[in-house]
Amino acid sequence: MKKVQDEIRHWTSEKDRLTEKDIDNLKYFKMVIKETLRLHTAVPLNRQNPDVREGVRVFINVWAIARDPKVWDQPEKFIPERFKDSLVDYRGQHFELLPFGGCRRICPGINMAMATIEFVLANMLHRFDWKLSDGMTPEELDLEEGRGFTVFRKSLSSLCLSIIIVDLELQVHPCINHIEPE
Ligand code: HEM
Repeated sequence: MKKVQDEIRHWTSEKDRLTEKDIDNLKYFKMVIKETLRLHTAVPLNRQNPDVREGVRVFINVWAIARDPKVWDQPEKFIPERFKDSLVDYRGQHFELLPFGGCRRICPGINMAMATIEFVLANMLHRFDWKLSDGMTPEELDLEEGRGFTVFRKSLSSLCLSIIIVDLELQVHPCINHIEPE
């Protein structure tokens, strides 16, 4: 978290927010997003056109591919650095990483999704410091996923974050917000 926030705050050209141009400089931030898309694939089974035989439906388990130890070193671990100096991308050309699918059924919203995720997340990390509530360790955070056509967080009950708003001079104020699950 600190590493990615340091990078974001280093490259912020305007005082209070990142512009789309700043985001081009965020190399580590982009690796973090790629690793998140790998480890938490939102659409685990992709459809393919029924080219194989009429009446046959083919699904590709991209969730399993993204965790295949033959392809990924320590696949269950969140290691953004694995994408450093790697050409592997999520735009359907590299079959080991298909969070947006590929071929004719590739997600047509990929550019909109990535522009939104990058812009919103970078600015949230720029303006807020995020930490777990007192006494909670990262290991205790329940990241188990529910299964469906799309993946979702199975339990929100363990999510309890403290947010610290950082002012324009990047001085940290005491915690002023506390989000509790409903
Ligand atoms: C992180 C965000 C997103 C992810 C991970 C994602 C992922 C995917 C995947 C994997 C597919 C293929 C599903 C399949 O094989 O059946 C797909 C299809 C599709 N996506 Fe996305 N998507 C995202 C955001 C968006 C957005 C923002 C839009 C529209 C503005 C969009 C519109 C569509 C449409 C229309 C299809 C169906 C394409 C077809 O059936 O040929 N998606 N998406």
